[in-house]
Amino acid sequence: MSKQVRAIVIAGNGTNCERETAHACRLAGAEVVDIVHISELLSGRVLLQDYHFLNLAGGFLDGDDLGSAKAGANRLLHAPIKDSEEHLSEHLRKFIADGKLIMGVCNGFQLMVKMGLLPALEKDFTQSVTLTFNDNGRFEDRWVYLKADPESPCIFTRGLDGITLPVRHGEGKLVVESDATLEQITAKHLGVLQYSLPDYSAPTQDYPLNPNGSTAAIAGLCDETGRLFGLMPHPEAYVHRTHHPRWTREENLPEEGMGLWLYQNAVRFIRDELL
Ligand SMILES: NC(=O)CC[C@H](N)C(=O)O
Repeated sequence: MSKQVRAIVIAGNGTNCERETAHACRLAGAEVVDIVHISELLSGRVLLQDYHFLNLAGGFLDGDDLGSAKAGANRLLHAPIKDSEEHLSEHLRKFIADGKLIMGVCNGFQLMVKMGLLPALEKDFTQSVTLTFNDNGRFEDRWVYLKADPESPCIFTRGLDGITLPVRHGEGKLVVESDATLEQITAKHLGVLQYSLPDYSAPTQDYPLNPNGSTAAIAGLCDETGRLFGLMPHPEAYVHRTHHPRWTREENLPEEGMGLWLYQNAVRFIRDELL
């Protein structure tokens, strides 16, 4: 493989953010960015191993039937690859073992959680948390403030303190299986992004700053390696200053959108560690 950062964005079955996600990957410097329908992976025509950075984008997989991303999770975990003895999950396992990166945004985060890819406290696709209906029972479409944990192993949030991003979801409330699960998440600094006060000083359970009532105000999770990461807010929707709702009024907004920083960290890691 040549010295190019290669990103893949999966589309199909109700995903609707694949183009913005691909655009963010390109802006961040990835040289190859392919939008691939899930059926191309299941047919074996496209191989995960040809990429460094797997993007699971937002949307409404299977119309959120059975709970958001639940059917999609079963598809990815159990579907065989056409005319072969292999399953897509084996390709995914190898992709992770090779030290590559996965980012799931919103529906993609729900997919990762329901596949057991996050927070991955047990190895091998065991689900320990879920994302379910917002406390107020409504779809929430608003901007939120997010506090990043500086002690987290997360590669994507390296160097970040606080960022602001939009959310748009009906099922964003993180619920954990047990107190022990939350203790592990906290001890290992896996709850890397939390809904916070506007000055990023502290996490909050208060609506609307916390739009869904998520446990411990968690908005994003990583695994212990920091290479698998998912979040409810949409970083691909803030990749330029003008995406911010107050860009004409607020001084000191960075020229780049804050969401782009997550993608730039991913590309930097791939160049430093994987090429
Ligand atoms: N923007 C999204 O990806 C939405 C995710 C999911 N369909 C929900 O409403 O919770």
